[in-house]
Amino acid sequence: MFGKLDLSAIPLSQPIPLITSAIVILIALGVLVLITVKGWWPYLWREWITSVDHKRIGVMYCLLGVLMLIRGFADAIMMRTQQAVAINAPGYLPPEHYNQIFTAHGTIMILFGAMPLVLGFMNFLVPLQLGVRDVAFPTFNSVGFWLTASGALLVNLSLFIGEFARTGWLPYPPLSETAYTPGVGVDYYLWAVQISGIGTLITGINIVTTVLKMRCRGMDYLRMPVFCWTALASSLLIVATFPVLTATLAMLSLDRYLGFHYFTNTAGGNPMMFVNLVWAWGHPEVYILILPAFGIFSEIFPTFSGKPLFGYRSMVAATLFICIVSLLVWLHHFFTMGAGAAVNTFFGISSSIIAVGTGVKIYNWIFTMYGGRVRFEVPMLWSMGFIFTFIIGGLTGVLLAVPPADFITHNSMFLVAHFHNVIIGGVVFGIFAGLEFWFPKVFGFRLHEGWGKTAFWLAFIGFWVTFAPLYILGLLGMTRRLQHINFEVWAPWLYVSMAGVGILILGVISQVVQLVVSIRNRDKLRDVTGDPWDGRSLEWATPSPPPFFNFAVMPNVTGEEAYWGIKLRAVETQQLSPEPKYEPIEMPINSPVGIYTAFFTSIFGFAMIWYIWWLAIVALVAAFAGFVVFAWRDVHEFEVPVEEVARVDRARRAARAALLERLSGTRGAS
Ligand code: HEA
Ligand code: HEM
Ligand SMILES: [Cu+2]
Repeated sequence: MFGKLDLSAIPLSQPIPLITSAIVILIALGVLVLITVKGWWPYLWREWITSVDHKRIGVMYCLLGVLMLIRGFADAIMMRTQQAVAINAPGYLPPEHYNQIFTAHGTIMILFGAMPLVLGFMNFLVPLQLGVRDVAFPTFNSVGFWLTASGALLVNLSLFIGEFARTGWLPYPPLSETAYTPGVGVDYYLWAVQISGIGTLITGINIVTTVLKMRCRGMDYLRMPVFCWTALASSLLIVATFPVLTATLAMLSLDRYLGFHYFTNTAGGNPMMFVNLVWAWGHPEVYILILPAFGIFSEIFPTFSGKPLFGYRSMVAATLFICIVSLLVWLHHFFTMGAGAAVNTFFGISSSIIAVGTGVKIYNWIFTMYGGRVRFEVPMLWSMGFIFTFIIGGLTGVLLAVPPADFITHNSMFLVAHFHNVIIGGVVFGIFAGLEFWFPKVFGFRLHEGWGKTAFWLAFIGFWVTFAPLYILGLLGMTRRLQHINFEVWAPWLYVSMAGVGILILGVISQVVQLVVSIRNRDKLRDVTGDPWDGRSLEWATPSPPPFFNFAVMPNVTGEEAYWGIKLRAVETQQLSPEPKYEPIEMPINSPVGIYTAFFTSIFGFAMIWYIWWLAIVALVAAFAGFVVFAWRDVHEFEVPVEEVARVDRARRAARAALLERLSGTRGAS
């Protein structure tokens, strides 16, 4: 009846997962009770859960991402502590638990932390920056988000019921085959990643279509903000490579569930096929994350330097160059697995060439600051911290791309240091820069500056204290994924690294304090103009927060930096453009299709993991039927009356007039 599921799945004999589970369940119950007591359900259901508004979906993606970053950080603290106390001793984590932790940490951080944040930024920003009212497929967008949330739910469920994979964040066969990992851990991985992967693909399709088909009048390709270009490049990579991941995991599932032999040496299978296929997705995946982060920096540097971006066209070219070349380097992850000198040379050179595209970008950002009136506000601090940190992480990447050097550093702590260096210094710093920068746009008030700066400096210093020792450890011969350590010489560096995590914890706390302090002082920090940073792209032309229809009248763009042009003209002529003729607007209505489909795919995934076949069939049919029934609508739009459009836009114009006065006073028409 319940397949493999019985009471032994609950980790009663393991205090750490048991206590963590209890705490998480209590917090979750507390939140649910609070929402119920306060009577917030109807509001949440109407305005968020069933919303098809790209801004709301973007915010929910970011919320999911931040929660998962904290979850992944908890894993990181446990690993660093274990490696500092398990020197010639067993430490406090049994080996099989440690293996689950690094697997969960890697999977969660990349697929459920960084990915949702990046997708959230793309969702929120792309339509606003292109001057349109939503993405191409708003209802589908909601399905994409909820499928990602469904995957995240399954990964976290493995903490309470059963176990997670112990294979590393990419489950290489033969270890991941049933013969060597018989439990449900790998199955949790497979279904969680499979379901969320489909969600990601949906968002990728949506963004590509939006950018190609939905730009406002005058928004030519070469007038789009660089963020939109990076979102396009990243989404093209999603569309090209996520199906490869889906196919690869489906093949591994067939091996595990039906005894196929795709990746076993018996009966003609080949584990190297998995390694090739998974990296054909896995390598582009890290560029899917970094490209939008590059886009965020490309918005922030010009804004806080008071200058247009240096080399706009070379930035676009470099983005597309990185997008294409990143598809041709996957083999650098397994130089040591016997490809031969000629093949290794090809992939070594193609990997190093990426440094050229990245270098172009770095020089462009530096030249943007050069000669500008640089304002060292919080988003700018994260961006400058990024340049310093990322260059070093990138350069160690180029070292790894030299096959003979990689034979020494492969799978060592040097590698672990490299990728945290680029992921934290690039993607995570980019996310924090973006959160600080666009927070006032989303919520209508700024974040507290003092706490923001404190958080930045703690994160920056904490990062280096945690990860610089790992480079040294790598060169001293320490390999990755060690549950305990037998060499005393490594001990001092492991202690330093653990102290670094202590600093990072303070950084995370400062970030939380910043949020709380800002919410309490929101009236003082309120942004009434919609343009708190003196921005340059169209999202700053809307009020903060933007109305659900974004623009009362669709903008007409006449050059690069669309909003900067509008502002310049207004300051020069000392007046806003005359009031337009308002018309009613058609907007898509909300739909429960996303949450409904995801609810049943979660049950489906759970049933597959535990071999509860009848439930899997019922849930799959329900998910599909629900998707068809709810997505199939006769009426899918409603009309916003012209009075409402006019009322919202007149309020915006009044705030603009005040802004115009301020701008003319401070800098004339410069
Ligand atoms: C956001 C994520 C991200 C980014 C941006 C990068 C960027 C790069 N990575 Fe990294 N990498 C990872 C995430 C990332 N990597 C992960 C997660 C792994 C490990 C996965 C695992 O095994 O679990 C990994 C592993 C990895 C390997 C495998 C090593 C091994 O397993 O033994 C290699 C080898 O070639 C490599 C190379 C590179 C290179 C050449 C770049 C380049 O793109 C860097 C380019 C940037 C610069 C060089 C700096 C700026 C440039 C200049 C200032 C111009 C001047 C410089 C020169 C001319 C050199 N990476
Ligand atoms: C915030 C601070 C972080 C710390 C202290 C940290 C620490 C660690 C540690 C100790 C490991 C295991 C190293 C080993 O193999 O022995 C690890 C692995 C890993 N981390 Fe992090 N990490 C952090 C953030 C991140 C982030 C933000 C990401 C990605 C977005 C990430 C992605 C990964 C990946 C992919 C692995 C490899 C997992 C595997 O071996 O399968 N980490 N990290
Ligand atoms: Cu790679």
